[in-house]
Amino acid sequence: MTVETKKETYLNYINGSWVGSSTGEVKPSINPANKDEVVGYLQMSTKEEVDKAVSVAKQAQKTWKRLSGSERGSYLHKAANVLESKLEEVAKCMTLEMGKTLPEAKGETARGVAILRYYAGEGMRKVGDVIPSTDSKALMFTSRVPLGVVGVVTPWNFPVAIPIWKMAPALIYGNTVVIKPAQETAVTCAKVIQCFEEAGIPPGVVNMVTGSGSVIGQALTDNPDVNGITFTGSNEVGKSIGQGALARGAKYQLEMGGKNPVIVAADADIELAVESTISGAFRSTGQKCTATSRVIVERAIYETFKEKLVEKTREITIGDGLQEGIWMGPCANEDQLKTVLSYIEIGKKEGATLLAGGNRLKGEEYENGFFVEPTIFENVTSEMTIAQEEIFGPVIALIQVNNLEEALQIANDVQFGLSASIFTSNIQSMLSFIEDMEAGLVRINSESAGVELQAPFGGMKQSSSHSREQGEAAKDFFTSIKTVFVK
Ligand SMILES: NC(=O)C1=CN([C@@H]2O[C@H](COP(=O)(O)OP(=O)(O)OC[C@H]3O[C@@H](n4cnc5c(N)ncnc54)[C@H](O)[C@@H]3O)[C@@H](O)[C@H]2O)C=CC1
Ligand SMILES: O=C(O)CCC(=O)C(=O)O
Repeated sequence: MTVETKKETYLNYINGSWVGSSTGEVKPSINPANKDEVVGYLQMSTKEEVDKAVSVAKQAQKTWKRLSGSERGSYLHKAANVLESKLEEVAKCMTLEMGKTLPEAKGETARGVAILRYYAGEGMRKVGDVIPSTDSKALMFTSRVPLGVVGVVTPWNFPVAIPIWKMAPALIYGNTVVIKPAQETAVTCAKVIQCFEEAGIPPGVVNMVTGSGSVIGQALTDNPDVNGITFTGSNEVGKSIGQGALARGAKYQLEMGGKNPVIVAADADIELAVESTISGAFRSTGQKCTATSRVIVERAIYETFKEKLVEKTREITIGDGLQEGIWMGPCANEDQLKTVLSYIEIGKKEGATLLAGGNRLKGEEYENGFFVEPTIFENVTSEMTIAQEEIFGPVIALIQVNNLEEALQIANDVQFGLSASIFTSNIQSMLSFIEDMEAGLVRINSESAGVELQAPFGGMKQSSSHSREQGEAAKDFFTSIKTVFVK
């Protein structure tokens, strides 16, 4: 397939205008399937440019919050329609920038459209309750008010869905936004911002500033006029943003890592468990915070499950995600590839047995990209590094157990608690899992990845700041409750 690539320079979007950074410095966003291909150039901006964006967002919020919910919703509806009309273009750009396959990128872009429509509808839904007062002559009720300016710091693994699932609820509840996308996928983000522009969103309501995380993300964290900050990414950066926000009394929301287990019980539908493990672990090259990374299997079916898993894994086609017939693309960037390869080495050194994969792909079609084989280890024990740390790549650790009690104990034996699955046909096993699994998202007979936009999403333990995103839960972060007493 030939793909038209425009090596455009993309600007910051501040106060309704596309503007270059005063630094004059740009950095390329490159295609991880072919590192010689530049997708576009992005501004390396300054703290002052963030401060400018925050200041116009603060000004614009005064008018934006006065619009009715349905008026704000109509802008989101229009942005959804524009994004839908550009679905192919945006999805191709996503594949070019971070490598996920085109069908996955199209699915994600369609999800972005659906999220915008969902939150457009929120503008027409209730924002409070009437609560009986102990004073019979009084009316008491709650209402919700926006936070003000929201800083949005996003990763590269869902370049459309994550920015939209943070910006759309922020906007519908009357906040204005300054987004700092991951540099790897900032061209895709610029295309999303163009959709808001074409929808006629008033100047200053949505702003985008690109550049390095330590400059732009930090400036958003520190700016006293940023009233709330929402982040998805690594634990290290998330915690530093949370501490910065807490220190100055701003609200924050962090979605971070996972080390998500799948338990396969002796009474499981093995074919389903194999298919779902492969999809959960290897789709998007394992670069989802909800990806399956530990597979805990009851001894009675271990060998059968393992054989089928390895056989199906060997069928996976790897390559440029724009090509038809490719099931798994490259790692999103070179650092990510290095991280994955280093964890594979650690796994081998610590005594795990490599069953499949384990190598960077070689040969002409792969040499310019960040391709790694889908990898399966067995003889993994819970204390090994590959069973404890987030790898964020296509690597599975197989752990054999004697019973479900042991499986659950191992499943919970990590610092993370984002998502978890069990494959079983026994209702009691399902109920114990729902009750005892320490994860924000528990899934029965279904893969660990997969988030529905209308349902709360977030983790326990070190996976999040204990807040939830998406669905109605977003209201809790992007608004403050006011309790009103009228007499
Ligand atoms: N939970 C998730 O969905 C994701 C988790 N990760 C994890 O993080 C690891 C590293 O990936 P990275 O891209 O380096 O993630 P990261 O956490 O460094 O980047 C996420 C976002 O934070 C920004 N950022 C970086 N440093 C910052 C700072 N000091 N202050 C404010 N913002 C800052 C980045 O520019 C980006 O927009 C991955 O291997 C994976 O384990 C990465 C992406 C998404
Ligand atoms: O599984 C999904 O669809 C969402 C995963 C996610 O939020 C993430 O990887 O950051």
